Amino acid sequence: MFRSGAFVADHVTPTADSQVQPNGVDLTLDLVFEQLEPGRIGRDGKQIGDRVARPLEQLEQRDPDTYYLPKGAYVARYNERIAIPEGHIGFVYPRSSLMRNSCMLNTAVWDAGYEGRGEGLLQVHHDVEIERDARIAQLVFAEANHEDVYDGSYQGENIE
Ligand SMILES: O=c1ccn([C@H]2C[C@H](O)[C@@H](COP(=O)(O)OP(=O)(O)OP(=O)(O)O)O2)c(=O)[nH]1
Repeated sequence: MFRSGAFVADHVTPTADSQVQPNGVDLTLDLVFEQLEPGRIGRDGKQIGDRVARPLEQLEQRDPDTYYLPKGAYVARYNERIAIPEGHIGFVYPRSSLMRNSCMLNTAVWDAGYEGRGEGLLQVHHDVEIERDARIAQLVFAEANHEDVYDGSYQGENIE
């Protein structure tokens, strides 16, 4: 069973009322990164390729808190700290307005026990403007059986 947006909101910090949806909580955009170097996925272990934070628009006539993203693939970091409670699994979907603008967020499984500010693959198939802190995704929780909880290398990522 999928949980209500109000339940999800109890595990997402901070959460404004405007982010709480019937079936989940909207996540907002913090930073956009561009990968510079190849990564590596091994039989044991992995390496994330070097990346650089994409600059926010500097030109005077444009809003300084807006990303102007040309067609390409980026890594987007969310603002919210997410804690996946035991007995649950998380899934992130793109906000439909993002998808309707020819952009997509590709995401992986959010494990029970994970806590952090995670990331998603932002695919831009047509140039787009996205304001920093705009809502770009929605997190939903489903009830799930598991034996262990997440204890991998991304535990506690991007939080002070
Ligand atoms: O789109 C997603 C999906 C998951 N996560 C977070 C939550 C998840 O629990 C954690 C680790 O994901 P996964 O287990 O898929 O990563 P891995 O590559 O297998 O790393 P590890 O070996 O540390 O488990 O990353 C994200 O930030 N973005």
